[in-house]
Amino acid sequence: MSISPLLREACYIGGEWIAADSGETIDVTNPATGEKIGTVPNCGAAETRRAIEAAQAAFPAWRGRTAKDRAAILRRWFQLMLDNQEELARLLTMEQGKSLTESRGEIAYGASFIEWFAEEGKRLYGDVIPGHMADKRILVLKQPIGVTAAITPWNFPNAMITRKAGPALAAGCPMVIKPAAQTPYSALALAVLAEEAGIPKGIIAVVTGSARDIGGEMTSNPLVRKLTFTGSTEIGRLLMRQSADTIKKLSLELGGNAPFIVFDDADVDAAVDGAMASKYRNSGQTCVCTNRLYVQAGVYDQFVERLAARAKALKVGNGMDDGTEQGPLIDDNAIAKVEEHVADALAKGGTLLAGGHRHPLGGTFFEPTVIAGVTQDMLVASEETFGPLAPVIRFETEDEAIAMANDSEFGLAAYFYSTNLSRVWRVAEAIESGMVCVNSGILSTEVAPFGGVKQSGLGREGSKYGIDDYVEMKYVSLTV
Ligand SMILES: NC(=O)C1=CN([C@@H]2O[C@H](COP(=O)(O)OP(=O)(O)OC[C@H]3O[C@@H](n4cnc5c(N)ncnc54)[C@H](OP(=O)(O)O)[C@@H]3O)[C@@H](O)[C@H]2O)C=CC1
Ligand SMILES: O=C(O)CCCC(=O)O
Repeated sequence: MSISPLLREACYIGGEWIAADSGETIDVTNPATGEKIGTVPNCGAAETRRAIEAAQAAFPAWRGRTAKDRAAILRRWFQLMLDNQEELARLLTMEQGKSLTESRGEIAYGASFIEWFAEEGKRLYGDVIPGHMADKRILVLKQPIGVTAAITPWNFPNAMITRKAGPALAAGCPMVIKPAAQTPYSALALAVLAEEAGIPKGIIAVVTGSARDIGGEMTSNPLVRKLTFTGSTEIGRLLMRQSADTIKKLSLELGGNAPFIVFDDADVDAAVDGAMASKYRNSGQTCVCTNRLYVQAGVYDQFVERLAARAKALKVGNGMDDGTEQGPLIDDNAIAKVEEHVADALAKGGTLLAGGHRHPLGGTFFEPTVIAGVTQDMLVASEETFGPLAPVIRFETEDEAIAMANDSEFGLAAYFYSTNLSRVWRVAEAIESGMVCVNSGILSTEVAPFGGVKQSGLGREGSKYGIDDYVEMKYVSLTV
């Protein structure tokens, strides 16, 4: 008997559910138990090429429909996600590990991008520009870019797909998707619902298998006009290089190293709430998760004491169990990275206030951790931990905090707490990041532009800006 009616062990290419040409499969395991959930096809370049060709064949008809018509279909897809929220959430928790509460939240968040862009597609307005000569009229059209490809990570197996597919499909573009190896079922379940919603064959495809082969085809195939990727900076760089020969438009949502600054004038309890939400969301495995905390000397002691007490009280367990607040990490590499950062911080003089070890549950469970007395020379200050470790650094002045926050090659999200309005403006303007969150620990929403500066990436997802990456602007010069 199938674990879920939405669980598919086949790829969705050209509107058909298929096995790999080779017949080979890859196992998918539950990170909370280590048990095998099932398999998915181990596809490669040939299957990806067929998905791209089917997308290209389906493109003219999809582009030719009215935006309102496409929106009606996307709206059905959105509604099906909500109707199946519980099933999708259970599948997500099973393959990814996060608590069911977080998974339900991710499904609602993921669905919101489809609803949002179904509407935005209707508002892809062009321009009429006054001519530079008496007989000239200048028109600007926005047209779908063509076949798009998406490579998505395991930490948000639903929302990182919908945030890309929503604007692509709304603008009139097909999309071929390669989900992460650890979390393919959430992606395939989205394809099941896309088919049910009436998205035409070829307009959406999900190909599982070898990252190198699928990614190689996506980046080298000239039919693909745009590649969108969320994942590590290292792979983002590689994909950018690989896309150079065919000059693809790129959206890259890469690593972060989010600072979280608490000034003396902050509401300390609110700051602790925000730090908990931002740091331990998805067990710290989010690119916008707080990575390093800077706390001003006047509130430092009370902040670290309260944060450590809250971290110790977090309930760690299987995401499927009632009351679980923190699930397992995704795999052994993730655990090794957290252990390396903890060991480095403690060796260089940090003080362990909470956690610091693998959790007694075993497997890839790790204790929610707080380390005080952290300094800028420790690994946690410069590298993304991607785990449940909160390193706290003391500072004296605003300038010092800004300088330390900006001392990073990354610039995705930043958080700070202050009740001084002038400071709020000053610091928000001075921080080098694509997103700044003031007096809260959560900033993600479909209505705002999500993305980074520096080596955190290119482009913006969500909001009215998120559809721009899926269109080409065409200038038409009209002589009257
Ligand atoms: N910005 C973010 O949201 C994320 C950041 N990260 C950061 O990256 C670190 C490592 O995580 P990891 O999962 O290894 O991230 P990766 O960047 O390796 O994986 C993200 C996606 O890229 C795919 N991929 C990997 N190698 C290639 C390739 N050569 N060509 C094409 N696609 C490829 C993966 O496929 P497959 O799964 O099949 O290998 C997956 O679908 C994390 O610890 C974290 O710091 C990770 C995930 C998300
Ligand atoms: O890239 C990520 O880590 C997922 C982003 C989650 C969010 O939208 O908040």
